[in-house]
Amino acid sequence: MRIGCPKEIKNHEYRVGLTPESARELVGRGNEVWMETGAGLGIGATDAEYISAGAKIVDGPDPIFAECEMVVKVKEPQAVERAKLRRDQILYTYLHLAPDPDQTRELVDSGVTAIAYETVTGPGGTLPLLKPMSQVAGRMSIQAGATALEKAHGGRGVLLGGVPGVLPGKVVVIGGGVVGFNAAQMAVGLGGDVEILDRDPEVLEKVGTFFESRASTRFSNKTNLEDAVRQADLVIGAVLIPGAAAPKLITRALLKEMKPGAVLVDVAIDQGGCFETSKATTHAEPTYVVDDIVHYCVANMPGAVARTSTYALNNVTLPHALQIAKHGWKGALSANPHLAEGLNVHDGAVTYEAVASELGYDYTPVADVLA
Ligand SMILES: NC(=O)C1=CN([C@@H]2O[C@H](COP(=O)(O)OP(=O)(O)OC[C@H]3O[C@@H](n4cnc5c(N)ncnc54)[C@H](O)[C@@H]3O)[C@@H](O)[C@H]2O)C=CC1
Ligand SMILES: CC(=O)C(=O)O
Ligand SMILES: [Mg+2]
Repeated sequence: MRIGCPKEIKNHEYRVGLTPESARELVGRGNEVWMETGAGLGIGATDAEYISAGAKIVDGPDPIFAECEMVVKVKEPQAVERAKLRRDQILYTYLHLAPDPDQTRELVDSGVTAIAYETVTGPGGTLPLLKPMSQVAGRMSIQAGATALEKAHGGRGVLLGGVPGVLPGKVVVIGGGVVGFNAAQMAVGLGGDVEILDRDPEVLEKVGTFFESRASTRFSNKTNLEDAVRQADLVIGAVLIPGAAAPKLITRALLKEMKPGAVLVDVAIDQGGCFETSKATTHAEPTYVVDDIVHYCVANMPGAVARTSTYALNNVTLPHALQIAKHGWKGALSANPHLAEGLNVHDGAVTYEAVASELGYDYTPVADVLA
C-alpha cells in the first residue's frame, strides 16, 4: 500500500503521524511511505532519517492527498486538508467528531474512509489508541494548572505543594480514568491536596486503592461535585463518554461560587469540554478568564511535548497501520472488531453511533459496510 504522512498544520502541533522507525517497519513489509518534507522536524527527525528508513520525501501535502491510499496523521484534518480528501482513501488519525459538525459534514461529503484513533477499543472497553495521549495530557494538566495559578498568569498565587507551615493547594480531578489518574499522580507527587471524583464505582475503587491516603475519592454527583469545586484551587476536567460530546459539569453559575483566581484545566475540550464556559484554546494563547476563573482549554496538549507524544502514539497506532496496509481497511476491520470500532465515516455514511446521534445523521453500523 502507498501510505502518506503530511506535516501537521494545527496551531503549535509538532507531532507527526509516523516516526522514522515506523516508516521503516512499513517499508520493510513491502509498503511505500511518502513523507511531506519537514514533517518530522517537530520531533527532531530529519528528511534524511526518513530517507534512510526507506521513505520517499515529497514537496508539500498535495502529492500525499492526491496519490496515497492511506493518510496517517495525528490531529483531525484541518479545513484545507479536508478539501483534499478523496473517496477510496483511508484517513487514520484522531478525529473527535461529536463536537465538530463542520468536520463531520466535510468528511461525509468527501466519501473518505475515516478511522478515528480515539474510538478504537481494546479488551474491557479500554481505548488503547487514546491512552498514551491521555497519559501525556493528564501529566501536563498539572504543570499547566500550576503555571496558571501563578499571579503573573492570572491565578490566585497558590503553590500546589505549599511549604512547611502553609497548606498545599486543593486539586480536584473530575474523572478518574487515564487523564485523571495521571493528573492525580503528578498532583500527589507535587504535594497537592488531591480529590478525585468519578461516577464509576470500579474506577473509584481502583484509584482509591492505588493512592490510599495520598488522595481522597468521592462519587461524582451534583452535590459532591459542586462542594469540591467550591473548595478547589485547581480543577482538572477529565471525563469521557466515548465518542460523545462531554457533559457540562461546571455551570457558569458555579464559577461565581469558586475562589477568585482558581484555575480550570479542561482536558476534555477535544470532546467539546466539560465546563459550560470552556472554548478551545491553542498553545499560542492557552488561557482566558471568565468571572475571575482562569480557563486552560488546549485541545492538543500532547503536541507541546511532541517527541515523547509521537513515540508513545506510534507505539499503539503502528500495529493497526500495518494490518490495514497488509489486508486493506475492510480485511483489517473484519478481522479485528476492536479496530472496527474506530470506523467513524465511510463512503458518505456515519458509522459511529454516538457521532450520528449527536449530530443528527442516520447511523450505519460498521457491520453493514463490512458485509
Ligand atoms: N486536550 C487534550 O490534548 C487531550 C484530551 N484528551 C481527552 O481527555 C478526556 C478523558 O480521556 P481519558 O481519561 O482517556 O478517558 P477515560 O475513559 O479513561 O476516563 C474518563 C472517566 O470519566 C468518567 N466520567 C464520565 N462521566 C463522569 C461524570 N459525570 N463525573 C465524573 N466522572 C465521569 C468515567 O467514568 C471515566 O472513568 C477525553 O475527552 C480525551 O479525548 C485526551 C488526550 C489529550
Ligand atoms: C487525543 C488528542 O486529541 C490529542 O492527543 O491531541
Ligand atoms: Mg485533542
